[in-house]
Amino acid sequence: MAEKPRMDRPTFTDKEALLYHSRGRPGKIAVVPTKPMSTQRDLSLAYSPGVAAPVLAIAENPSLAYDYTAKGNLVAVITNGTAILGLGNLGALAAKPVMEGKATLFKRFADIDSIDLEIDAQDVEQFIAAVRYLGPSFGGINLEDIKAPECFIIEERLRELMDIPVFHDDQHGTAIISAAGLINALHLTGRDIADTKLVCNGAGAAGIACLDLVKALGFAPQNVVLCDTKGVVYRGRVEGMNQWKSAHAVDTSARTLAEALEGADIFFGLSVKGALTPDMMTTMAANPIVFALANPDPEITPEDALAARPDAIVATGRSDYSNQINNVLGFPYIFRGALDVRAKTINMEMKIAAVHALAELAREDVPDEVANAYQGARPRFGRDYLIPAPFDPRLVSVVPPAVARAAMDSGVAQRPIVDMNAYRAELTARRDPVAALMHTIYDRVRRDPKRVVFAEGEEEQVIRAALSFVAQGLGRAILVGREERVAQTARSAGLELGEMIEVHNARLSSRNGVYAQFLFERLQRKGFLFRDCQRLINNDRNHFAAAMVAQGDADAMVTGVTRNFSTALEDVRHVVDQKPGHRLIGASLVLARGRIVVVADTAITEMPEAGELADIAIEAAGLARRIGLEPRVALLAFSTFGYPPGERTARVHEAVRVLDSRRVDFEYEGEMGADIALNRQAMAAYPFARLSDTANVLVMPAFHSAAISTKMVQELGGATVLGPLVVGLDKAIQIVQLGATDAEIVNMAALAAFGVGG
Ligand SMILES: NC(=O)C1=CN([C@@H]2O[C@H](COP(=O)(O)OP(=O)(O)OC[C@H]3O[C@@H](n4cnc5c(N)ncnc54)[C@H](OP(=O)(O)O)[C@@H]3O)[C@@H](O)[C@H]2O)C=CC1
Ligand SMILES: CC(=O)C(=O)O
Ligand SMILES: [Mg+2]
Repeated sequence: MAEKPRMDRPTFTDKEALLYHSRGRPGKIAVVPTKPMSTQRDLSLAYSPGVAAPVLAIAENPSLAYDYTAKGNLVAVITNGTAILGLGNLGALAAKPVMEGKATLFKRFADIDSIDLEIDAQDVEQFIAAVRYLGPSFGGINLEDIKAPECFIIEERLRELMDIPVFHDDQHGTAIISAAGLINALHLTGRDIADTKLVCNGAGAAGIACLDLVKALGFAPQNVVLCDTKGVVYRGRVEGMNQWKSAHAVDTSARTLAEALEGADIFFGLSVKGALTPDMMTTMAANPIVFALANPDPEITPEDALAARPDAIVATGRSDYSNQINNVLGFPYIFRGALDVRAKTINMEMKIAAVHALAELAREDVPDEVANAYQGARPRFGRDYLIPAPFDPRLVSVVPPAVARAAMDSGVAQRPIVDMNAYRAELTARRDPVAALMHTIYDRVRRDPKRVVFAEGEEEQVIRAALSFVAQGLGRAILVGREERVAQTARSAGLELGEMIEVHNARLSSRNGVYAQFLFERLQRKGFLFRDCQRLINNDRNHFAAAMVAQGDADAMVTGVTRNFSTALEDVRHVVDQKPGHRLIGASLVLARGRIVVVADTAITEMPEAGELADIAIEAAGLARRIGLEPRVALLAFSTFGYPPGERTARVHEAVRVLDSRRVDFEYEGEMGADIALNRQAMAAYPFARLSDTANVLVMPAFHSAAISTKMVQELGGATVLGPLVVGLDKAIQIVQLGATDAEIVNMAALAAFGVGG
């Protein structure tokens, strides 16, 4: 018999889940050293005797622990396993897969190192005693899956006893995400928070904290009803009560969940699988909001909920349905913000800041880069997209700054952030090495905005890119295309073209005649008649757009989405020459392990001769300087300084001599292997080599080796490759890769506007 998938959705089986955990090294985490440990010297530095120096420094000044140890970026995920998800009290050991999972999520989403600690102590005092002395090891404590009411006492006491943030994620993380989703659901259904009625099923860690937070946000206490295994928590009830439930008790005649739900607007489920039946939903108000958040299986499945009430907005805690309301959207980013300002605690102000940051992010347009995280389906704010999805890469640059700012404003930040923009850029860089470089380039373009023509203006991703270009303050955008087509594509994508976007129809343009004449003057001796030139301007957007730039009607151009690189370049070359005294090359920027390396020629000259290689080196060095690198050029070959010899190598060797004769103003060396060029230790074997450090510009012996190696590092090494960039053209024109995303097009437009090509 086939194994039954979990729930009714065939996403994975229990067997697959077990295999996932057991395959390779069992479990989900391992510890990775951050310092070299390969020589006797490394050993002496890392351990005895070298380690004594930081020991003594920290003993004298404890805050130096943040400089000399991993403390500042290390969070412990601690549990006793008394409320593992919605599975109940299964003990500390059984909780380990969940806690390893949380530790992994800290790393994956916010680059926080995390370790799970399962404490086999169900007694409150024993548990507190086991945790309270761990403060020196960590920057923060994430308590997890500890049942109520013990969790409230544990968290409160540990917050008093420890001088680092202590945060019970099932309480506050859940409350923050639920509240963000709720704000958006209220917004969509046009409800006023002051008179909306909410019923919460589950009066444990998550339920109580959610109610505390929604009341802090404006829900009226009499409109909020709490239920648990005994039914409604009404005023005067004695059975199964505690002080935390009492705080939310209301005067009501309702005694069961079904009764409480009559006329209610919202159901919050923080209890167990199946606690809400379709029948109970029938009496809820119009457009009911149902957050069935029990894990792993919700109080009601979205299928059943929508069958009972097609007008419902439904969310669960699961990743295999839309609207995943799960604290994974919160804890990585809340801790990131808190750690980065060395917050003493995580207070209500920080939580509310996270709520609003998350709610607002869901209402923003979703760029391509993010759409990829949603497996291609571009979500738009609405009933099925109330809240960002966990893989939304914007989260890390949006939520931590909001949390950090709130910590600073509420006086709990011990190391305030001085430059919030730089902090945001740093966060963005954590997720994407391209981002840091692009941040600088965007900044420069913003200071000197440009008019950029997007040649393929009828394509949806190009329209998105143009809008994003304008929205980011980079300048004006010109879309080349038929007005009605552009408008129709924009409309069906839900995009609004603003005033900063011009649409130019090549055929109807008043400049059409001027461009055709200009082109004719260039091409008349190359076999083109006037009417050929007229046709090229009328019908070919690359020719028209390039003519706009050539004639000064635009500052820069970007193309390539619908045509391959060489065809697009050929079109452009009909209209624009190379810069006098320069060579046209293709150069790619390879970003990996914190390094940026320029690789050339990745697009134009197939098998360069020595003089041509020297030209390529000069152009590539110029590009490096423009993006802020002091060039150290390595001319690469399969051999290093003459060994082993070969005809191809001789050409590279000769190129170095040519550079010698040209007295260039940058460091260069060759011929050498890529390992020598990029590895300091390997280069040390050649003490006569004239590079002061590892190379940041690699001149490849031929086009094919350049193209192959950049693609290989991208696929095998996880490097990010930007380009090829066109370097050495007389005008600012760049060509993206076929089918580029809107984010890639904006990057290229910004690079063109910045003048990366020289
Ligand atoms: N989506 C998300 O991000 C998150 C979801 N959760 C989910 O919320 C649930 C509760 O977690 P947590 O608060 O940590 O656990 P707790 O053990 O602290 O609390 C559980 C609560 O649920 C109540 N309960 C249990 N069964 C029922 C039932 N049939 N009807 C009504 N109430 C019931 C209990 O009632 P009583 O007090 O009477 O025992 C108790 O109040 C879990 O399913 C968990 O997975 C939690 C955190 C995050
Ligand atoms: C998501 C989570 O923390 C829970 O269900 O307990
Ligand atoms: Mg939990």
